Amino acid sequence: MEVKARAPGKIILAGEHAVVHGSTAVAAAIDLYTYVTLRLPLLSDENNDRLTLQLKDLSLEFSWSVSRLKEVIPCDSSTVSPSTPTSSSSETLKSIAVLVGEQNIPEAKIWLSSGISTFLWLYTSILGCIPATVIITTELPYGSGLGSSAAFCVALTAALIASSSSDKTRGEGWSSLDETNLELLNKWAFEGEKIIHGKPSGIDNTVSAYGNMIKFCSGEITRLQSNMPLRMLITNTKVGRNTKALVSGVSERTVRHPEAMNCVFNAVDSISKEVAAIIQTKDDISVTEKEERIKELMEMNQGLLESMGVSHSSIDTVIQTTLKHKLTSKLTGAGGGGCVLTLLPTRTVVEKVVQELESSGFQCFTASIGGNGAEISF
Ligand SMILES: Nc1ncnc2c1ncn2[C@@H]1O[C@H](COP(=O)(O)OP(=O)(O)OP(=O)(O)O)[C@@H](O)[C@H]1O
Ligand SMILES: C[C@@](O)(CCO)CC(=O)[O-]
Ligand SMILES: [Mg+2]
Repeated sequence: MEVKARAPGKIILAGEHAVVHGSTAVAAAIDLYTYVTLRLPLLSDENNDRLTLQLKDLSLEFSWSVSRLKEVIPCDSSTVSPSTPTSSSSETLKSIAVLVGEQNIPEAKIWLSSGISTFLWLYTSILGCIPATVIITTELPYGSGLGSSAAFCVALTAALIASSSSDKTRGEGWSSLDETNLELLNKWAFEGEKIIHGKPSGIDNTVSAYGNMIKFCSGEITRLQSNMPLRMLITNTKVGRNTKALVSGVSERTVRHPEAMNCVFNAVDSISKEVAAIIQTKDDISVTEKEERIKELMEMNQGLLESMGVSHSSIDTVIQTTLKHKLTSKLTGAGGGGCVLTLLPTRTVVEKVVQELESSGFQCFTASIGGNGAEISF
């Protein structure tokens, strides 16, 4: 039996980091996906007793015998509960770390450890210790602010849930999951994100699961209906960073300066709400006026992200370069490097600014905003 799933990456238009502390944020799915193929062997296939994970883009393969998994991870009916998402215990994560450690991950790719631990945890919690081959490919840059971790958790969970569903209607191409399974998938993916991010807000897995554009505050999701064209240039600074460390840095600053940081988070909350309102408004305001307002709010949001300590000199370079072309930019996702968003007002000619950014060693691309969420295919 084979099932395929895919889940999109995302951009955060406003509110990253502050959303972890209860502020509103606005995010949209983009048309760059992580793909998962799950192959379960037939019962008659006696030779297959391994769980294998192939990360195709990185030409890496990890494999565990089912007996080794059973030795280390509790895999009985009390721990395998596909329809009731649970949090990973620290003992289970310690056991999983042993299994990951046995795989000799190349030192240069050691950042994959959290992803592989998450894979083992989601897989064994939803399907148990059974053999399979799981193949993963992605169009998203790893650890760059476009939600690679969430797309990975969502696509993997979608494939796992779909494989255990009784309704395996063969269809043409991709189809979405029903509301109940989407909700279930989103809960599991959030538990996976916890292993990678430490303390995620849940916005990344939610927008990856549901797609479109959302306003998100303390787990409450509002789907947004955009009433304006929204074009963004995405620039990858290629400076590596890790969301978990950046999120915990903001929390530490909040412990040191609670009052000041709460003012920052409140300001971000207002900015995100205003961004959402502008995108949705049907009032008689010209597109140019809407773009001007969003531009200013992005500039303010970037200033507040700087005061949280999550910007980076490479991000400043992108901001200064785009400013020379009268364009406004802000970091997106966790910052510290990673990707930067530049608003492209209607009729902007991007060639020159892209040329200048790429000559500084950055990578630019545009992505379609607000597309589909998680999908499966049999
Ligand atoms: N396709 C994948 N296969 C395996 N692991 C992955 C994959 N995609 C992401 N990961 C895991 O997620 C980690 C990156 O997550 P991180 O949250 O730091 O960045 P991001 O999700 O790309 O950015 P952001 O959280 O700011 O949107 C990687 O180090 C890896 O452990
Ligand atoms: C930095 C952060 O706000 C967004 C990462 O894309 C973390 C989170 O919300 O989980
Ligand atoms: Mg992430």
